[in-house]
Amino acid sequence: MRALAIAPYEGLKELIIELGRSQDFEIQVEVGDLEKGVELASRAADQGFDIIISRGGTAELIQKKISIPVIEIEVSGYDMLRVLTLVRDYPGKAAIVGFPPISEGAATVCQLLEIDISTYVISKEEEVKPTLKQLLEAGYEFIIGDVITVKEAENLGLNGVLVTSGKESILKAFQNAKKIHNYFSRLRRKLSIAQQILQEEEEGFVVFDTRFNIVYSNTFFTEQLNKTFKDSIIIEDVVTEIISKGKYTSIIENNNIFWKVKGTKLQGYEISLVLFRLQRVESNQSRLSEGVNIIASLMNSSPIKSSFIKSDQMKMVLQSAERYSKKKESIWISGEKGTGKEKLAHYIHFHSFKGSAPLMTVNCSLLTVEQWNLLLGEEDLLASNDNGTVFLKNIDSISLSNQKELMSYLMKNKPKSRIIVSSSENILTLIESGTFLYDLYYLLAELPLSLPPLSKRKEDIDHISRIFINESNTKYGKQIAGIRKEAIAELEDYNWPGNITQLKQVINETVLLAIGPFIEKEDIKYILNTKVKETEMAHMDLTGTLEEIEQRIIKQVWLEEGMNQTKTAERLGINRTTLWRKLKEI
Ligand SMILES: Nc1ncnc2c1ncn2[C@@H]1O[C@H](COP(=O)(O)OP(=O)(O)OP(=O)(O)O)[C@@H](O)[C@H]1O
Repeated sequence: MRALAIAPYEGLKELIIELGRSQDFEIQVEVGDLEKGVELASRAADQGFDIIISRGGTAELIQKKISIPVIEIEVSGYDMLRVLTLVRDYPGKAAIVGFPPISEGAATVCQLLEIDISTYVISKEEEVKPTLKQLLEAGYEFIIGDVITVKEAENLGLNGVLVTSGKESILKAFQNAKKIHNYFSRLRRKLSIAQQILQEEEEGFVVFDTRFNIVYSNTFFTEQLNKTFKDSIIIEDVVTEIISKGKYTSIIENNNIFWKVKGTKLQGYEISLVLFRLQRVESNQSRLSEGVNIIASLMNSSPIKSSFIKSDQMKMVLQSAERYSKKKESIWISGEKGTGKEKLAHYIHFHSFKGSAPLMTVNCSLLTVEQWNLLLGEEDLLASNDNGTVFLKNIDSISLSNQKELMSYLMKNKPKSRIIVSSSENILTLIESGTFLYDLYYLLAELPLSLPPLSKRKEDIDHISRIFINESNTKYGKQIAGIRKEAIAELEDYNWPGNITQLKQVINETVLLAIGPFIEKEDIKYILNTKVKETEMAHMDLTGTLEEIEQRIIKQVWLEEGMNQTKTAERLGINRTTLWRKLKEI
């Protein structure tokens, strides 16, 4: 053990050195009172000292400012006895002024020995001067006390008598120092073992205090996970939530690797601490990231701009979505392909009480059997984002056996995360035909939302197109300043079987092709008549007889023209009677 003694007065230094010679530890002694003492002590840890020994106010100050243990040389009964014996025969009035260890000890000794010396207790350094001034005015001449009191008394012209520490007090401090050192050594050893174990782990550990500062983290966390963690969750919100509720689970992603995050409150410290443990999700067999996507809470980059929505139908959907976002029940979003179901799921998540944790999207139509097993089986991923949202996209595309598995999983595990699902097929038809489980639908569709096709919300085409122009400008470095009214009318005239996804594609193409600063009606017409037709043709179902294919084409054009027979006949180059006859056959 190496000890540094900070002696508030010169004489103490000599005594410590003398007594230290016969000790089995190394001791170095410096002289320094109060702030000077703290300054000397602050370098102790760097110089390899294990413990500090000091006295009175200086010891107290050092203890507050540095982290290595500080042992106090206490004022003993012998010390008091010695000084009182010395002053009892002094001519003139004497008083004892000091902090409780000195003043209380003195009072007891005075009482026992029937010495008539008054005692004044002070609790703060600032009280010393006024107390001494009062005593001076009251005719006192001698002041007995600690270093601070004596110095101050002498400054005021009084006679100061220092209560010095005797041999016994110093030897007792040495003994205490050894005991404390042994205790700390054992503790440090345990701590270093625990730390080494944590450092070896390929898992992240991080501890935050209530002011959201990191008080501990292992190397693995610092080097590999710190950034993703901070980008993925809102630490302030999550730490506050854990302190009030106790537990937290969510999932984050870093370079296609998923990490389960578990947060717990640590008990037994003077301030609340929150521990996060980050465990890797093992997915050797398959690349989970192909079907599962994690969106961090801080990445809500392109939310639905609700002020851009003009159609009453869509406004009502958004109002319900906002209301639902505050509830715990599962939400089922239905709507044709490309109507914005995923966008709406994001909107709900970021408006909800679960918004401080990530949004985990599982695209059911992309999942392989192994990935499905990973989600519900070994890794139990669906239940690992309890504080966030799980979005099961295209739920209508999962097989009956997977539906059954999901159903029993949900019944058994009851995940606490918010669940949102989306489907584009008419689910009631699927239930009727026996390809979708009635029970699963009712379990997940506690709060249903239905998105209208774009053809039923044409008022929104204008504003949404402008959002897409802006996006395409950024993407391709173009400077399109706007879109002509006539061009918008052209867009509104179209039927949009591919909904918003298709509108986005059309705007994208138009922006790429446009030459002038504005998108003109002709630009839109050209794209709609060529590109769109091409892709529609490419996706056309050519099975069946010629008659059946013809029927499908007629129906498609008729729908695209808003069931207007004159326009349909014109486009197909047939007369209205023929069209009417053919439509009747469909
Ligand atoms: N209100 C909106 N404002 C701007 N862009 C939107 C809006 N709604 C949807 N989009 C965009 O339209 C496209 C389709 O949206 P989304 O993927 O949410 O639809 P979906 O119904 O989930 O599609 P699918 O059924 O094909 O999976 C996306 O590129 C999305 O960003």
